[in-house]
Amino acid sequence: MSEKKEEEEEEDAQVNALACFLHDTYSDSFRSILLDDDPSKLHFPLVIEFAELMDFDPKFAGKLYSSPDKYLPFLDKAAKWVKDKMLEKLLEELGDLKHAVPRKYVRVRIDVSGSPLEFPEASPSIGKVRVNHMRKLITLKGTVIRSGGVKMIEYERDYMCRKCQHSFSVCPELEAGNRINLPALCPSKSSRGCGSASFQFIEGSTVCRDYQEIKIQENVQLLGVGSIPRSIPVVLMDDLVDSIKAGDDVIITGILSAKWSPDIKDVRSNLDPMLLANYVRSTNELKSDIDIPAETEEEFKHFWEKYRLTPLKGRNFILEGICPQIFGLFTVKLSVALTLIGGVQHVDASGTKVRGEPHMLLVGDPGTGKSQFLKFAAKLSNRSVITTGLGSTSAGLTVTAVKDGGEWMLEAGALVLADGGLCCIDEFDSMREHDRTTIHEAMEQQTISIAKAGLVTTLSTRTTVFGATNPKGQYDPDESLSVNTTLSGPLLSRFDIVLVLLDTQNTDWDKIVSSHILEENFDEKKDKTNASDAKWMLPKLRRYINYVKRFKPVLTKEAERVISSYYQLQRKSGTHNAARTTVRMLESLIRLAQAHARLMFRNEVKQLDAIAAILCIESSTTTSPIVDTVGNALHSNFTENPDEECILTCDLDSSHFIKCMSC
Ligand SMILES: Nc1ncnc2c1ncn2[C@@H]1O[C@H](COP(=O)(O)OP(=O)(O)OP(=O)(O)O)[C@@H](O)[C@H]1O
Ligand SMILES: [Zn+2]
Repeated sequence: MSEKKEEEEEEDAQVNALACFLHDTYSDSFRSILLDDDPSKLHFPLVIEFAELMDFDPKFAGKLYSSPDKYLPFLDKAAKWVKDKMLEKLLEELGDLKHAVPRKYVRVRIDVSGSPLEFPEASPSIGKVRVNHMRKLITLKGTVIRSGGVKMIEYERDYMCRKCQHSFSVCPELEAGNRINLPALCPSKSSRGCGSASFQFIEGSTVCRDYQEIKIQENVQLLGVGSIPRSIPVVLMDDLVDSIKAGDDVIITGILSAKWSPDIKDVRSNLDPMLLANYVRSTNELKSDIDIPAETEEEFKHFWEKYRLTPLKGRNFILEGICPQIFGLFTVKLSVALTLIGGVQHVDASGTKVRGEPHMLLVGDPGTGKSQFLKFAAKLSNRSVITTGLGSTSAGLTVTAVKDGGEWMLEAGALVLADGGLCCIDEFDSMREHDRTTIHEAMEQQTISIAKAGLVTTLSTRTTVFGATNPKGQYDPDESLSVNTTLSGPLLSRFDIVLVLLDTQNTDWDKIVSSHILEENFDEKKDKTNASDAKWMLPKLRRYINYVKRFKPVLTKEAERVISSYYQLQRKSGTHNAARTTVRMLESLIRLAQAHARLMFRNEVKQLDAIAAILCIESSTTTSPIVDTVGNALHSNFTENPDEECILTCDLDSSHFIKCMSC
């Protein structure tokens, strides 16, 4: 028997065995495909677990990993066979399929979760993809930074040999820019072959498929400091098209291929790796989630047991772990904690979603510690992007349309890539004009709608923005923030907290800071591991912030009373703060008070939380009767006994606060 015959017989036997496996393991999935009455669908994914296939036939699973081009079609063939068989059975059972739409294409999708294909050699990071992964079934993790438009490509054409009438199909070479190349000689399998090179296209035989190109980049969080995040183009087809968008975190299993770089005069073409996607998993919901072990939970409960009588002392102990290398700046550390913890997102009476994520801006002279806070806050978040107002990619802060290989693609900016996390923006005022308009929607509605070059989409930016900027020249306390920062009023009003760090001459302060810095350097060798009074280190702070975010604190009556009275007080006062006293300020107060309740490990917002929120808002106005005269957060320091000193008699009706020591 000829070798070809043998090979065909072997293939048939393999397809039959796979058909039994698919039928026995996935008959429910087939049934739901056959009963799916969505007439717009042409391609139906059948997701199978690689681990189950390995249990059924380890040898075939190994071949599928190393030569997916050859063996994936076996699974599609087997799936088609089972689908047709089950259709016959269903027709007997149901009489007729009311919504019988042609289920021409069932695509087998391979889910590698829980299988050896999750190991590094089969799931390399994007930067570690090498030639030895070529044409193999590999899995890559990353964030979608670019997404192209949805197109249709001619995926199959049939031709007939003019000499021996043998008909055959040809497919485009994705690697050669989807060009369809005809074979040099007639591919007929008859023993001698006719050797003709003249073929005729069979009219009406073209099969088109939906096609989309995206680009994914490895998650900067997983890289060492200084390493450049690598990216790779990915081809999506059929039901995978438009299943993900820029900013999404994805895990993609596919065949590693390569495509020729675009022809550029006098530039040598080379092969750029490309992944032909077989299966896409979006991991967005896990974006900012980390699991907290039970013993850590116990540790936090025990901590607050210890500070039950002096809760503010407990809180300040936690705050001292924020940016420990920076001395003092109590208001800044409190504001950073509240900004990272955030409030509870809710829908208001009019059905509008009110964001839970606060935004914070530091306006300060050079050398006042702004960048240190940005970097520390980024390390405290599970998902963060650090950039400057100009943005670290051509997409800037929001999103832009770029031409890639002649094609228009949407490129995600920092706010989209930081979706679900924190976006730290240094030199905030250096933002481009384009971003200055789109950032308003991104920060308030937490979406960015874009319609460019035929690409129309809405991207999500549930991102906390932490900005830093120097004042324009010498800070003038008599001028508004807008004048001092060249940031528009509407943009400033999106920030829940705006703190001013003025490096005013203050000899006492300079003395304290300099001795602290010297002491810090001197203490490098001092053993700080004495558990009882050692500040919380960064990992513990991260776990704490993640843990308390689960609380959904509700406002108590007295908290509501304090907030609404303060709000009315502000509305009545003739100061220029009245301009900032909008409903947006009310939402900020609620957000920050909820964040403070979470910081205090509580599920209800008490008067104390409302006051802490007011302290942060008041610190945001450059002159305030509650905080020190110039509203200079640089000189706000931790008090010795916050609980005793926090004496507050809110005589709100007499329209003023009696001095509130810094609680
Ligand atoms: N209160 C402080 N305690 C200890 N160190 C401080 C304090 N304020 C500033 N520093 C030190 O001053 C240096 C400058 O800090 P940083 O670079 O964050 O300033 P910056 O405000 O970002 O300056 P620029 O606006 O120029 O970027 C850092 O090494 C920081 O540790
Ligand atoms: Zn021929």
